[in-house]
Amino acid sequence: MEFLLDTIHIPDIERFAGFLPLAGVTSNPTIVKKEGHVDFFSHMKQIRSILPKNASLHVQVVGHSVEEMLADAHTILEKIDPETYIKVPTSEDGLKVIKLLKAENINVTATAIYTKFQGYLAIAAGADYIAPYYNRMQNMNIDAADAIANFANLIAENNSHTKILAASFHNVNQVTEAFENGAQAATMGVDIVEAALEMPAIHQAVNDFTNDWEDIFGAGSTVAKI
Ligand SMILES: O=C[C@H](O)COP(=O)(O)O
Repeated sequence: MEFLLDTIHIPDIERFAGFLPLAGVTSNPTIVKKEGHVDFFSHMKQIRSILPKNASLHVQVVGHSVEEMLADAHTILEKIDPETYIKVPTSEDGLKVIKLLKAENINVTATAIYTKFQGYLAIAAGADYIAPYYNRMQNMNIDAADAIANFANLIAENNSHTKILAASFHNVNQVTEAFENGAQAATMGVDIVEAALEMPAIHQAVNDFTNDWEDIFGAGSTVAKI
């Protein structure tokens, strides 16, 4: 089970890397825009340096043609890290790019997946990860959980190496559903993790335990202090 962060905000990555079993960071041009006009490659290299060694970094191409996307991919690999996962939209041109990058043995994440058909094509093209857009699929009345379950079955039946990196989450229930239906990985905004861990019930339980302990051993006492 891989937990990734869908952000390039370095203070958040540093903070969440401290307590998450962080398996990587994903980005797209919209996420980059949120950060403002950063020095893109040095920013991404800095993220790479914060991440654990075996964690993955996923960076999206923006070219409009096969040639431009390939050039983007090679620039990303050269200027960030040759192990970077190149995110490629699962479109007609994108599928061409995926095939060509895989022929060069480059790590690829097929993104912008809304349908089973796109997912099946990306798996067949040899993508290392496929990124179904959970919340956006649900907004279009597409059953995201069912699509992920089908991707997982197809991957197992074909002994494919592709992993499902579910994305586009707007609540924690969507994340757990994605894992339960066979996603090996999920990328989420820090707001999702925060909301999940800031449940009032968790704080209430901890406060109750503290109060009961302090009733016996006194205010401010801990196990180490008694
Ligand atoms: O790169 C994919 C993102 O996870 C999409 O998320 P979003 O639907 O919140 O824009």
